[in-house]
Amino acid sequence: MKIITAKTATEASARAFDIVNELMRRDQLQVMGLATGSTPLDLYKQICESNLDFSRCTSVNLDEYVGLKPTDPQSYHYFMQEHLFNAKPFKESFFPDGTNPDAGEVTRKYDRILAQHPIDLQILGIGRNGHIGFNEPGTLFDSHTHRVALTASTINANARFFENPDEVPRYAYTMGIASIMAAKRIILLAFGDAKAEAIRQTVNGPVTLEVPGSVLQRHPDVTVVLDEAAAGRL
Ligand SMILES: O=P(O)(O)OC[C@H]1O[C@](O)(CO)[C@@H](O)[C@@H]1O
Repeated sequence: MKIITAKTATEASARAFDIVNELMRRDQLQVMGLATGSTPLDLYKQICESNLDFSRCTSVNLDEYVGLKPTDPQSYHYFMQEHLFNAKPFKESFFPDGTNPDAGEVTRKYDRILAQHPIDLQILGIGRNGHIGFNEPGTLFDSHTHRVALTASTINANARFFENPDEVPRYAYTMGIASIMAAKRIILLAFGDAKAEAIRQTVNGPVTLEVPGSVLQRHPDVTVVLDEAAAGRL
C-alpha cells in the first residue's frame, strides 16, 4: 500500500486528482469505479473543474439503495448526476438496478456488467467500522455483487433525508469485496478523525473479515490518500 498524507482533505483530494489525471493522460482509464458518500466530493469537484473528458469512458458505481428510482434525490444515481455526471458525462454509467427487488436478477446482471468492464481505477471511501461500499464487517472476501440489509445506524443516519421513516431504504445492492479487489488500481480516500481508527486497522492491522478495508493489504496497487486527521493513528 502506498500512503499519501496531506494537511487538508482538499489537498489530499488534489493528490488523488493527480493520479486520475495521469491515468487519463496515459489513456489508461477506460473504466472508473466510483464511490458515493461525503469523502469523494472534493475529488469530484476538482474533476468537474478540470479539462478532463470522460465521454469515452465507462463508470460503474459501488452501490445503490433498493427501492429508489434513479430520479429520487436520495438515490446514489442522483448523487452522481449532481456531483459528477452533469459536468462530466461518461459514455455509459452503470449502477445496480435499485428499482428491481429481485436481488438474484440484479446481482447476476451487475456481475456480468463488471466482467464486461474490468475496472482500471476504483475510488473508495471507508466507513468508521472499516466497511467499503456497503460491505459491512463479516462480509466474505470472495463476495460479488449482493444485497445487504442496512445496519440500524446507517438507516438512522439516512432517516434525516426522508419525510417519512417508512421511505428510508432498508437494503442496498453493493459490489462485493472480490468485485472491488478485481480493480487494477484502487485509491482509498479517508478524511477526519472519525476515520483514523478504521485507517489504522486497514493499513496496519491484521487482514480480517471484521475490518473489510484490511483486505486491501492483499491488493497489488492501492494508494491510500489521507488528510492529517485520518492519518493520525498510523
Ligand atoms: O464518505 P462517507 O460519507 O464517510 O461514507 C463512508 C462510506 O459509507 C458508504 O456511503 C456506505 O455507507 C460508502 O459508500 C462510503 O465509502
